[in-house]
Amino acid sequence: MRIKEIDAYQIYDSRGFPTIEVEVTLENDIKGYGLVPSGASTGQFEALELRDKEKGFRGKSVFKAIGNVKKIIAPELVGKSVFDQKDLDEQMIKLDGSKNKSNLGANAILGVSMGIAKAAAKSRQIPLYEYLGEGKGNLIPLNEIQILGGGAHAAWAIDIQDFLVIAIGAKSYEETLEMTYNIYHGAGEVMKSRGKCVGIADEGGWWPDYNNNEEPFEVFLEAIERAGYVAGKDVAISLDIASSDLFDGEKYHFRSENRSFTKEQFYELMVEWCEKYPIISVEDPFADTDFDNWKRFTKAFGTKIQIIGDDLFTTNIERIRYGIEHQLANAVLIKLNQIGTVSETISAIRLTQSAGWLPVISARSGETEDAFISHLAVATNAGQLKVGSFARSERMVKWNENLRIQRSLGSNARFVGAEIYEEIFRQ
Ligand SMILES: O=C(O)[C@@H](CO)OP(=O)(O)O
Ligand SMILES: [Mg+2]
Repeated sequence: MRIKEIDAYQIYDSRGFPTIEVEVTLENDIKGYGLVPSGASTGQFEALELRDKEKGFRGKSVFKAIGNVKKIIAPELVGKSVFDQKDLDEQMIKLDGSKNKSNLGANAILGVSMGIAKAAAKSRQIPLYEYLGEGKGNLIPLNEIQILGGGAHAAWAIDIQDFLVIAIGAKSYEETLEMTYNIYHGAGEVMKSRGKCVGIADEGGWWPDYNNNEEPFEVFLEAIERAGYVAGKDVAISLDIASSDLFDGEKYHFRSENRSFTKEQFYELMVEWCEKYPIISVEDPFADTDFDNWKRFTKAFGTKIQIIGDDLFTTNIERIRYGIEHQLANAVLIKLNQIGTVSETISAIRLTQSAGWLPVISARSGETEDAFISHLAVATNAGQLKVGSFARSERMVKWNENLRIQRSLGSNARFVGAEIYEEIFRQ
């Protein structure tokens, strides 16, 4: 089935900022849409998101990238088979010609790439997860859900970006949602009753008003207990420190506490927290250039805690390969727009899995109403999904989509929950 037309236009993301929607129309008039997300705490090694910096008050519109879809990408891809995802992605990479997709924009390329995948699945009349996974994906992911937001997502109210929960005791996907909703609302009540909740952060977690980065742990533990769960057994804490944002090349800084740390001191703080609290997973505990700390931390905790590289790897195959060779972590955060095509994203997931590491499929802080990543998680049997909180529709659409995927898989659906960690912990 051939591509008949590729169109693009500006839509708006969950933060109310412009982004791209691409419409791919096939010769049978079936359409697939690619809606592009956008990060706030972006890694320096990410593919480039093209924005019209000089245009308008905020310089965030994406008309240049839209023009690139219409004038450069569309003429090249129209007439080609929609089922050749890898070839089509490679053609766009070639057309761009840069290392980080800075000529056409990763947002332009990704919109087309996602639109192609969706049109292809629709044309075959199969669900997207089945198309992307070539029929081999059936694992419903364990959720990583944000309760409190900080860092770049909450105007630096606190410095740690994400305090999340993982329902490690859940026996089913439904149960993860049930447990999370109890804890999410419980944490909100605890914070409000103490006058510590200012509102809702970018990803829907509570926006805290604390003077230090450790107070949220107490709220967590209280909310877990209030909901009738045992911390460390039923539910565990997961953190995204997003520490590239805290590092100036020499020291780490907690702005909300007016406190600085040497690399050694920050390492010790991470160790202290991991020993003191029921933490199952830590993302970006160190900056994307602080390889020594990554290595040392993985050596010490790599068989007890999931250690995820986000800014460290930026879904980039070469960086992931380097990380595997040097044992810098044991898991990789996977974001489509960090690399810019669907097929490169799937290759990054496969590489991660082939090393015995865990991929965690992730949304961005600026999201859309699309649930592509829910399908991607199931398609690749990734086992984990991170989508921000539990209280905004652009997040819920992803959690809810997994319920539908599970129904559509019927008795073929699998859920292994926290058993997924055995993969890294037995090594
Ligand atoms: O750091 C992250 O993992 C993501 C999602 O929480 O944030 P952003 O999209 O802003 O990079
Ligand atoms: Mg992160």
